[in-house]
Amino acid sequence: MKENAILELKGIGKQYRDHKGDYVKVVEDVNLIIKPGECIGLVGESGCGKSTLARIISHLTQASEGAMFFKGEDITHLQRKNLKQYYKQVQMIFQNPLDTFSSRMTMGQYLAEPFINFQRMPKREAYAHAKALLQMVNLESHCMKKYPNELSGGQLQRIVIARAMGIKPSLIICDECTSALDVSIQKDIIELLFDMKAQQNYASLFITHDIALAENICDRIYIMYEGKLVDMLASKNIMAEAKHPYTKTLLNSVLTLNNYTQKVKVS
Ligand SMILES: Nc1ncnc2c1ncn2[C@@H]1O[C@H](COP(=O)(O)OP(=O)(O)OP(=O)(O)O)[C@@H](O)[C@H]1O
Repeated sequence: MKENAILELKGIGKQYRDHKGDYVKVVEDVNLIIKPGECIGLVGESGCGKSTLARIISHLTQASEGAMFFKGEDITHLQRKNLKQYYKQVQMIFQNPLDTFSSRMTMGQYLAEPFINFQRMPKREAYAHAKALLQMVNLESHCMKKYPNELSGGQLQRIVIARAMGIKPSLIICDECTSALDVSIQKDIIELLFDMKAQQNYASLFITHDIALAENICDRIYIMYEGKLVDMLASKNIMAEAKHPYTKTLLNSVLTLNNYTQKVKVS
């Protein structure tokens, strides 16, 4: 375990069987470190294995190879009873907020649940905390009584973030958490995540296919290509740091797009 790492992955791999029954490696030899309070970007094209890695870290799927350490403890194989403890410290925010909710649960129930289950709070107290969380993400208290289908994607994602923050985690995994939302709402959600980070100083793994966004908000960026981490960009001069041809192509496409947008603005 590297000193001061909150999460360390060592040689993580994952293989699935394809339709012919052959094994296919979708994540291969991933070595990654996240330190307390750091925002780490994981960038790569669709299908390169980003979500699989997020699911491995979140214990939603088991790695086929390698080891994971959280705050120095080996968490590669966690038993059910230890998972609960893990989820008190590690929270996930996924792409489509609707997938996170049960259709029969009100927002109040959803927000109060961790206080009742994790902290054994009396119901009344848990609901008071839930209401405070809604305020924290700038939603009105009447949302407490709403069902998921009565709210917009942006409002639901705020509520997912509110619940995650209520647990006061030390690590958040955000898997394309804005890509299902309108562009105008995406910015609000990113700002909300950063307001929360300023208050709670959690570490985060921010998974996106948008390298320009990652460059803006992350301390370091890992580039994933065909299941492997092929580059780690740590400075603000990421163009100079890029070694792998895929990273260079990715960065060039952003620059080309920026130039194009500037040209359109000028003409
Ligand atoms: N349960 C599964 N069984 C078989 N193959 C799978 C399974 N889950 C994912 N895969 C395959 O693993 C590869 C990586 O998928 P993954 O969802 O991790 O990629 P991704 O980088 O997150 O893509 P996207 O950005 O489109 O979500 C893909 O080829 C996918 O088809």
